[in-house]
Amino acid sequence: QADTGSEATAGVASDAVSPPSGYGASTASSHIDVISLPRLREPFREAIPEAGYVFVTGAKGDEWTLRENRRAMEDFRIMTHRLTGVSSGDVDLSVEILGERMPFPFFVAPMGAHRMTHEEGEVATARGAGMAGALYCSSGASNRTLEEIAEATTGSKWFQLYFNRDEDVTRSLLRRAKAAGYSAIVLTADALGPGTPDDFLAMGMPFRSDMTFGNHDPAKGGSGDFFAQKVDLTPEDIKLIKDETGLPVIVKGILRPEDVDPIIAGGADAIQVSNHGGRQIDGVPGAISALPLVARAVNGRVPVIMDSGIRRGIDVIRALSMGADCVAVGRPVMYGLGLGGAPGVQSVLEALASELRSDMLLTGARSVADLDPSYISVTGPSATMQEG
Ligand SMILES: Cc1cc2nc3c(=O)[nH]c(=O)nc-3n(C[C@H](O)[C@H](O)[C@H](O)COP(=O)(O)O)c2cc1C
Ligand SMILES: CCCCCCC(=O)C(=O)O
Repeated sequence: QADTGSEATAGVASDAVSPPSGYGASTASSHIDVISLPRLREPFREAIPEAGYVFVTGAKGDEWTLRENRRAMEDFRIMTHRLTGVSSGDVDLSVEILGERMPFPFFVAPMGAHRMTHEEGEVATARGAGMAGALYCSSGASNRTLEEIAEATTGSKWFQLYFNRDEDVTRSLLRRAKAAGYSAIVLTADALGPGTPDDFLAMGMPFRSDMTFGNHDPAKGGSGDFFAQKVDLTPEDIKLIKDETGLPVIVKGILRPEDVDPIIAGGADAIQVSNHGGRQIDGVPGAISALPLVARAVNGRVPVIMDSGIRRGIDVIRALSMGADCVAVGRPVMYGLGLGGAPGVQSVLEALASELRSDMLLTGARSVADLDPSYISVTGPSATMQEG
């Protein structure tokens, strides 16, 4: 375990889970200066225990996919339009996905175990997302309960399901998510459990000793074992989610165009192109490289969401031009959480929105609906992939 025994109680918010373990997670609660999202990674390292930093920032195996998520962005060159008459007041970043109006075309990706970063856990992240007006996707591996998280955010919210082998547990999670006001269910299809970066394994998987999975806590209405995940998922499993909730279902973790038809036939209402930020299997392509192929297979039947590697306004433009309707942001939100708690999360999301706004202006696009493949020239390995 990473617990050092040092005291870390000062400044812990009143609704933080107690007692603090001495692990030393951040208790920060202030806005932060954001030059850019990638520049927050080093200060984040200073702000939280090394175990949390390694768990959040690391990825599977040699971390090739983690790096490729960023490198492949360079294969998508922005082809700017000039003298288009667009002014900053004209730029419209809003989108509507599955009935949710979003002020900008990105939201907070589902991520578990926020108490490895901040004492308040997901409650702070969700509050910060709401402060920025962003949709918060609550992870099935949250340390806080889905009800606590729902109460904390003032924005829209989706619930990410780790389908449990025990059907009663899965149904109970779904009923609770619906009752708490989540408006869509994200079925994660590409994960076996926690990310296991080599450096984290070498440290002995030092999760904090008082870490629990809030949604499975019997004292808080939960049941079952988070680790008892159903791995043999098929498109048939989408039906159970829809029958239990009546909510739209997003299937997350798709990279291969051939997977699209059976998943849509199974009832999916959206497809999320993702490689889980490189955390589950190494060697799969950068998510941005897979996006155009998957979007072509979807062919407008349902919305397409993309995540993994989004760090810049121009990355959002790349993804939206290549067929995504919106994107999700992962690790940088955790940087904001560690550095500033809820206001830090707000700072990160607003900084990305501001960068996107000026990038849109300089791209010559008035609204995200204007973005199409004509704004991109594809080169390098990603271009080779498109040729098949
Ligand atoms: C610390 C951490 C925990 C994560 N936990 C989950 C999770 O519980 N469920 C899930 O579907 N994805 C999870 N993810 C993956 C994210 O939803 C997302 O796919 C990924 O972070 C996107 O890549 P990015 O970090 O490069 O933006 C996690 C990612 C991180 C970094
Ligand atoms: C033991 C906590 C696991 C939380 C996150 C799971 C996941 O999807 C990932 O780490 O990646």
